[in-house]
Parts: sequence; C-alpha cells; structure tokens
Amino acid sequence: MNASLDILPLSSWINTEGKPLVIAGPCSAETEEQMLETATQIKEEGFAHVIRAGVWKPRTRPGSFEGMGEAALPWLQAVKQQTGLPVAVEVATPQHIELALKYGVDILWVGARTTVNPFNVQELADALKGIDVPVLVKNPVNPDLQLWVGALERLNQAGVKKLGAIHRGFSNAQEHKFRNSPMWNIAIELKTIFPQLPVIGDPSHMAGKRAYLYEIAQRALDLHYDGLIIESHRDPDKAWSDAAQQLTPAALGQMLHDLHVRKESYGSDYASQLEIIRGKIDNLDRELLETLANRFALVEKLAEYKRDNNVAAYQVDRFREVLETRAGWGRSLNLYPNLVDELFKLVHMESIRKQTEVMNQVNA
Ligand SMILES: O=C(O)C(=O)C[C@]1(C(=O)O)C=C[C@@H](O)C=C1
Repeated sequence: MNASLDILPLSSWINTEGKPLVIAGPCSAETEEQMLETATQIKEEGFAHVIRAGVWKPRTRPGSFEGMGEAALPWLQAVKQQTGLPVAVEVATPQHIELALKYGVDILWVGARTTVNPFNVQELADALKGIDVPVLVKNPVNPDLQLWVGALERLNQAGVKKLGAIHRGFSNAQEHKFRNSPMWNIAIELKTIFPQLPVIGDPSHMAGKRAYLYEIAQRALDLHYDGLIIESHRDPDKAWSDAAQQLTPAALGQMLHDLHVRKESYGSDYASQLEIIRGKIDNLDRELLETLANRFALVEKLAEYKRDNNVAAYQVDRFREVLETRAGWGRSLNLYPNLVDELFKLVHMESIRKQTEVMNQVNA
C-alpha cells in the first residue's frame, strides 16, 4: 500500500522515560469522587503517564449508561490538578472536541465505532485543523485495515502530527474467547506501512475479562507496541460500564510489574548473532520458494495431462489426502497445525488457479 504520514515521534509529545506509554483509568467517569479516588490510586502506583476516562460512551443500544458528558469534564480538570498527569477522553463529534479542549483535555482518542465512518472522521479532522493536540485512533470495529489507515491519513492531512493508533481488537461475529479478536496481523501490517506510527495496545477491549488481560498485554509488548491503554477502576465490580474487564489500580500495578518489556534495540553481540540467524533464515526462505516453484512446475505438467484427457482440476479425494498427510507430517515436525492447514489450502488454491489457466489456454 502506498501511504505515508508526516508525524512527530511519541517521545516528542510525552515523556515516558523510554518505557512503554501507559494510559490508565476507568472505562467511564461516573462521579467526581470515583474519578479522583481512582486517579489518585493510579498515581500512587506510579506506572501511568496518562489518565483516561470515557465521558461520551457510544453504546450499542439505547438505555444503557451513555456517559456523564460535559458534566464530567471539570472532574478531569480536578484529576489533572491533583495528580499532575495529563488526561485523555474519547471524542466522536466536533462538539466533543470543542468541549474537551475547553476543559483542558490533553489527549483525544477516536473510538472504533467512529473510525468506521469516513464522513465522521473527516468532520473530526476538520474540527482539529490548526489545533495542536495528540490524537489516538482506535482500529475500526471490522477488520478493515484500509479504514484505519484512511482515518489516520484524514487526521494527518488536517495537520494532526501528534498521532498514534490504538489496537483494540475486532468485533466477533460468533462467540469467541476474547470480546474483540486481536487479529494481530492487522496491527503488524499497519506498523509495516507506517513504521514511525506509535501503536498502543488496548488489552481491556480485546479481553473483555480481566483474566485475559495479562496474556494480551504481554503479546502486545512482545510485538514491541509503544504502549498500553488499560481500564482501571477503584471498585471494578461496581463499575457502571465494562465491569468485567477493569482492574483496581493496585492489581493493574502488579500486572504491569509482572510484564516483560522487550528491548527496543540490541547490543552489538546480539546484533551479530541476529545477523547470522537472519542469514540462515534468508537461505531457508529462498529454498522454501524454490520448492514451491518446483511444486507448481509439476502441477503445470499435471494440468496439461488433465486438459488433454478432460479431467477436472479439483480432485476432492486427493485434496483431502493432501491435507491429512501434510497435517501428520507437520505434527511430527512440531509445526503449528493451523499453519500447515492454512498453508496447504493456500497452495491448493494456487494449484487450481494455475491448472485452470493452463486449461483455458487451449479453450481460448
Ligand atoms: O492431484 C491432483 O489431481 C492435482 O490437481 C494436484 C492438487 C495439488 O496441488 O496437490 C491440486 C488440485 C486437486 O484438487 C488436488 C491436488
């Protein structure tokens, strides 16, 4: 994909002393007391760089708690004053932006239900023209990388240079272990397109349950995410929204303490070791491709034979046999079963494509 962003590095707009950025706070601002108590506990734990709170909550159905709105913004001012930490809220309309800035909110984020709508994102981008405020963009609810990229581009083209992405996972059509499937490959692709873009993991919305927060947060750090945004409430079970996925500030402090932060770069010893191993991987990948090319050369021969004898490209029994035997070989080589299965389904699709190409050459 041909895309680029003109943005400032994360370290130029927030000092995390080289550590991953941690944004923590309740799902929703409920009362001034709840905000102040939660934020003070978070501050005391010493891990957070930013306090978050939902003020306008996009709810799936009417009738559930939709956030305290403007009334909560003075509470965030009080939080800032009491903790000295910057505050972040979600904005979904130009009016939200205006109000958030009026009350001194330091960081804005665009929610997953807003990122899906380019009209909506463009309105936010227009409202942000000429305003120097960091904006974090959550992935759209559906696994569409282009929408995420487009939202980032719209904001950047409006002049937002303090820009980052939040990976919160993607809605599931069916029952799933996680509330929102991480689909890590989409975030990896985003980072490959925009290597300088800060990407922040949102374990709370991926997990949906506090039991899964650690494994998701660790995965994000293994992938060298630039930070984490995690929901924390003084009394999670009594939270007015997302009770099951919030942690007390103390439990969050413990979890963050237990996480392994991967190094940003490696020393010269590691570098040379890494180069040796990467060289070997290069050779093996080349052999892998040569093997595939040899396989498809055989498939082509087979296709010519099938064409001359009027035999169909797709052979269900043989395909099932291919999948079963390769699965067994994969197991004995300790390969991840899904990898082997997906790989041979992909190879088979290409095999069919090649064979139909050969068959159509004669028909043409
Ligand atoms: O064995 C065949 O008849 C093939 O066409 C080869 C092949 C394969 O690539 O392995 C491709 C298509 C068939 O559905 C089954 C197997």
